Amino acid sequence: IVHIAAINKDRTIDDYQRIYNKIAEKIREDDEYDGYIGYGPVLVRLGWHSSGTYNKENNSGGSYGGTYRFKLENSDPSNNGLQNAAQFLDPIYKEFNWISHGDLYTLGAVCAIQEAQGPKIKWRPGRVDLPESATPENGRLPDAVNGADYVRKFYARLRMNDREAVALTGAHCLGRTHLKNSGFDGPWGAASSSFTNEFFINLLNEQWKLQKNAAGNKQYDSPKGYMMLETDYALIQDPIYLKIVKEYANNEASFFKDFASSFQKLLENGIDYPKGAPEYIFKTLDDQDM
Ligand code: HEM
Ligand SMILES: NC(=O)CCn1cnc2ccccc21
Repeated sequence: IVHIAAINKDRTIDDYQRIYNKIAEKIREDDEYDGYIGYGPVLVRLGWHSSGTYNKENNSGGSYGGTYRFKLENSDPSNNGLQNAAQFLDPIYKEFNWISHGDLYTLGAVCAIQEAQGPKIKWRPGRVDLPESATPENGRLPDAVNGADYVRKFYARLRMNDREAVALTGAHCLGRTHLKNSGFDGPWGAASSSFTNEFFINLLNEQWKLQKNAAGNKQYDSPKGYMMLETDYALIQDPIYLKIVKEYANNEASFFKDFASSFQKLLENGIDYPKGAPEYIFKTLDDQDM
């Protein structure tokens, strides 16, 4: 399967910065969502899940076709809760319906990370809406109850190496787990809406106890009320991952640099960009004194 980015010469960075600003202003405005965590984290998860269906074996899935908009994909149990992100983006799509769904889902995630004081993420437009028939089957997104071998194998399908896998998991500094969405219980207190290397610091510094939660699923809990999934905890069980976790816990700049490149790669998996395709770095609202 080949997906070639469609370059729309009529659209400039100003057009996309306008959409970015609309999303960023709405994140600021709708601040009460999920106990005042806000919409940032769930927008990041939508961008990641719309990209995480990619399979390098046949270049299928991924963000290009915007197939999350179809029932088969948005009703995948792995996507429980992402309806909130889709509803958040609905009015923005109505106002700017010249953008493709794939570009909107990924732009929303880039905006959410940057507005959470995370790194600048390079973003390239050109995804084209594909028909419902192009929707990937359920089951391509990762399960949380697994160890390091599973994590390594899963990320390999997305063409991610060990550093990229650890860096990407660092996005779990944002938001929380919700029993009703995934069957994992998240702490109200520890959930954050700022993008930092805290996930790695917590992993190393907290005492973790494997317990069954109210839904009977295993997760790691700490005395401070933090939690980790088994796939999170795997990053300090595996000696190779552990070394990278320590690096990122001690060097936020290194984490930011690797996250920025890995997240762009995740969002662009499966897409061929023609030579000279435009690549944008959006200004945050703060950068624009807004
Ligand atoms: C082995 C890989 C991964 C597994 C098993 C996993 C699993 C999960 C689970 C179970 C939740 C809770 C969902 C809910 O209950 O609402 C979650 C939340 C989240 N995940 Fe992951 N995840 C993985 C990788 C990633 C990656 C690569 C990113 C982004 C780069 C990411 C970003 C997020 C964010 C931001 C949230 C919070 C969402 C919210 O607060 O609504 N995750 N993840
Ligand atoms: N600070 C916390 O205990 C929550 C951090 N955290 C750990 N694993 C996660 C998975 C998803 C969202 C937040 C997560």
